[in-house]
Amino acid sequence: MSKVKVIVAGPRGRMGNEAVKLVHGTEGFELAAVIDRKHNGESLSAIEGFHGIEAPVFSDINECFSSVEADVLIDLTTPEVGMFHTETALNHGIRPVVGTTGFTKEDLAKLDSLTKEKGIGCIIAPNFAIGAILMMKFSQMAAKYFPDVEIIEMHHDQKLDAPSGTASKTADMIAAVRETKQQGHPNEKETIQGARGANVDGMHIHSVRLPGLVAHQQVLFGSDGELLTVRHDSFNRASFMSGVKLAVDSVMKLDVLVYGLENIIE
Ligand SMILES: NC(=O)C1=CN([C@@H]2O[C@H](COP(=O)(O)OP(=O)(O)OC[C@H]3O[C@@H](n4cnc5c(N)ncnc54)[C@H](OP(=O)(O)O)[C@@H]3O)[C@@H](O)[C@H]2O)C=CC1
Ligand SMILES: O=C(O)C1=N[C@H](C(=O)O)C[C@H](O)C1
Repeated sequence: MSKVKVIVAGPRGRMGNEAVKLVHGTEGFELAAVIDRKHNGESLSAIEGFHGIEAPVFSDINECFSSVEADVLIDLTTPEVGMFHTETALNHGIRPVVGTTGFTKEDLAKLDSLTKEKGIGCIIAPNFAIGAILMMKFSQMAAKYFPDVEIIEMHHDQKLDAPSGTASKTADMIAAVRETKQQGHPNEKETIQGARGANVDGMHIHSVRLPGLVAHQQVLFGSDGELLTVRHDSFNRASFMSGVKLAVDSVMKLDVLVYGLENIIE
């Protein structure tokens, strides 16, 4: 069987670095190229940290796609760049696997209709860690019985987007099964703006940023006399890689956009 040819965008980033090594080290995958805004024209092996990994490096995505044959683009960059890369990939018939977070609902709707138009697979996964996907699924289950919920997400202090993609996805999954409810006292008032966090359908998301953290989330469900906590911790970026592999394999079999790996694992 032929190998899945993969391009990674953002190879020097915390996630991109792991993804390059995953693709390089996976038997059924071939690293077709990388897209890196600061390098062009050399081999990846010439860049610090990638000794022995041969692949062409392009700073321009269009030049990359017109020079290299590929099946899948893994994007691990920033929301604006990720959106542009995803649209460009779809327009070139290359299947996007997007880990980048911070997309708006409008971005997702736009990508959904472009994916339909192109008739190829696209996966947008706010979290690739299998444990995090289970944490979201368990939270959705719990929300049927506990409508009072607060989400606390905790990340390293280099993270650009807040709330995290995982927290937004968790809130969406909970909102799908929970009746909209304004939590807390009806007359509650913030004396310092933001004290109650972001409000999604009446539930609240709190974002913590601290050095030393990687990616952590707890979902608290409160009821009369009891508290249920669903928690997940990623202690390193390797925790995301089995999900990246699953997404690359899965996107080859899809012809629609899938938002969230919970729709792939059963
Ligand atoms: N889905 C998941 O499971 C996970 C998703 N993420 C998400 O993945 C994304 C990347 O995270 P992380 O690796 O920690 O971030 P990093 O900041 O470590 O890496 C981001 C990468 O994007 C590149 N980049 C930034 N700006 C541009 C630009 N204008 N043009 C081209 N490339 C650019 C950076 O290049 P340069 O070095 O030149 O700045 C860098 O290689 C984030 O959105 C994060 O939320 C993170 C972890 C898990
Ligand atoms: O930026 C990160 O680190 C992470 N981002 C994703 C998110 O926004 O949910 C996934 C994970 O939490 C790590």
